[in-house]
Amino acid sequence: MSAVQALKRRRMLQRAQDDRPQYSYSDDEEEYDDPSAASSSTFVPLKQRRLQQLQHIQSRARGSPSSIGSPSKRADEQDEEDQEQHDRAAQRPQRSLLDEARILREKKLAEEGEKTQAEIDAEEERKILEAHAARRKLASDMELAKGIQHTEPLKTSWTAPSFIRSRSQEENDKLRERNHILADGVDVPPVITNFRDMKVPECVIEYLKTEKKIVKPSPIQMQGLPTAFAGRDMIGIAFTGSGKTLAFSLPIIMLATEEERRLPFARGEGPVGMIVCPSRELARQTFESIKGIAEALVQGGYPQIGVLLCIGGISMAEQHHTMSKGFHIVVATPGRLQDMLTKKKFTLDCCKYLCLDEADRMIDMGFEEDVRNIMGFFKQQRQTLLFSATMPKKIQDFAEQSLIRPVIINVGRAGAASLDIIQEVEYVKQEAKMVYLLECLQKTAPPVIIFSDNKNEVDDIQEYLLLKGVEAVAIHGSKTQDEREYAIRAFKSGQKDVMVASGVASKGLDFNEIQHVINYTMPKEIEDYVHQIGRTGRSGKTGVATTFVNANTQEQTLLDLKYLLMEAKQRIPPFLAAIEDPRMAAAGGKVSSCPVCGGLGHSIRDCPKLEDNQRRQTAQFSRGDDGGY
Ligand SMILES: Nc1ncnc2c1ncn2[C@@H]1O[C@H](COP(=O)(O)OP(=O)(O)OP(=O)(O)O)[C@@H](O)[C@H]1O
Repeated sequence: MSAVQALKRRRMLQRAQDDRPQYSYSDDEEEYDDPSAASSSTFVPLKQRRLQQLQHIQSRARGSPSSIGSPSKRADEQDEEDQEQHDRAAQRPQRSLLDEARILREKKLAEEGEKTQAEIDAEEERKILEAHAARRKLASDMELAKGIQHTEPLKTSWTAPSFIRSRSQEENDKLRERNHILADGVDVPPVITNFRDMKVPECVIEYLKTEKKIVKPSPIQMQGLPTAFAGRDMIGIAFTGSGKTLAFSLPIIMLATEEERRLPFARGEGPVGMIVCPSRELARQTFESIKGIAEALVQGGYPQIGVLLCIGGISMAEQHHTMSKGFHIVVATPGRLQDMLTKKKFTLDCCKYLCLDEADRMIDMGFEEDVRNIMGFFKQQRQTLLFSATMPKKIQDFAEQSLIRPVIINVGRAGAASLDIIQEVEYVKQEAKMVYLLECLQKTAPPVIIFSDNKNEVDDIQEYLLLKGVEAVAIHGSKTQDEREYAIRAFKSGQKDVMVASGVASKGLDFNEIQHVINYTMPKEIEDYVHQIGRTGRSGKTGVATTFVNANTQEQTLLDLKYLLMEAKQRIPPFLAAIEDPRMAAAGGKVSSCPVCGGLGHSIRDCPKLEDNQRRQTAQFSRGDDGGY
């Protein structure tokens, strides 16, 4: 290109540039402005600036309305408009896109169903609960597959004495009220306040009185025993140490005795009833309690009934010996029981009574599948009983799905602590716990149980106590069966003053008159706390529970604890009293319990049990803690 051509081209480009409209970009408004509104920083070519100046001078000289750069608008009008736009922008609320999206979503939801935030929350919680309950349905696969549906409860020969049958509804209600019993269901059998009127054999009444110091049925027994004797399916919910074991053991023993009397069991026959427990220790304890009553019956001239303990860790020879004679009752943990049934060691062809003790815990521990399979081995209609100290809604749902016209018996709120326990909560720094523990042991005489949820900590505490001359045993999931049994025996017999235990040992075990329970660590789930402190304050006696909390304890757990103390009318330490419940204002000053775990300090959305279930199942299986083999 020649120099002349280059010059021409530059001029052409310059002209094209001069003719192009000028735009400015404003950060505030995110829009392109008309040149008339150009800011001082806007570039305006010389040619155009001269033209604008000329127009301006001419218009001033004529005094006619004109504007610079815009034929239609005056400068002051433009200024006003700019100011207005600026004001509008300033007035616009400063919201993030997320806020905007949420507001739009809420607006849409509100338009659809005119729902308030509280209604939306309630709906969400209901969905979580439904999903939770559906996942935990317990009906046996075989029953579901065959579509077996029984509509009537099992018939038994037991009836209440006529003077009790003739009681009016009001009289029964009054008795229930007096004993704090809530009973729900169709045709609920009457409350019976003494064993004699329940037609319990005299030798058993005598045995309970002399050997067990039991003279009068506890509330759960007053309503539970007549219900079970009448053949009704039931759900029993009562606080720890309230005598649930007798409420399901006595009916199975009476059923077995009646069957044996009618037609003696031959070799290989049986069982007629089964009790399934979540842990070996609990199964053994129930087994021993049944054996005691069975012995008393033999002493009283009744036939001998065979009881089989079906748990892992015991010799098959012992089991074979019982089975070789024909047996009536099986007390089992789910894993070993399923194994025996699968291997056809015995059948459930004539079994008509099934009790799931600590049913809720069994499901939590991952035994749901085993329990479902076990139910599939039943060949005829059975009576089903579920017992637990805590009873979340999922079990009520199960009742609707799998039990026949069940009677739901509640003594106290599900998940509430026993009122016979003095609960003390103390703030103890992590590093000061061990030393303070020694001081704390002075509060009462032995026996004392110390709980920690960490097995290494259990070992450390035992070691420390032994060094300090305290007679202590330890029990946790990594101990062998022999070690566990030795520890329980030594502690129960009074040889050892202190038992240090992980949660495994806490649930359902009945030790004699524990004076003091120390929770070295506050359990994350309030349900575990209730079970742990429930090792004391049993069968109407008072006990003390001390719980250490500190900065490591989650606020939600502390809130659960605070409500539980308030419910049981216990002293609330100032640091707990100071914790406020964020839900309180929205709930109008009254909060309801979590339908999954019964905790009062959180909603189902924040339930630690839901998030912990999976973890706990995996951990327990890998440790082989409970129930299995
Ligand atoms: N009617 C009664 N009167 C007095 N003591 C009783 C009565 N029934 C049972 N007991 C005693 O109370 C103690 C606790 O009973 P049990 O183990 O059945 O309680 P539980 O409700 O199953 O407790 P947990 O939920 O902790 O398993 C036992 O030592 C038992 O002998």
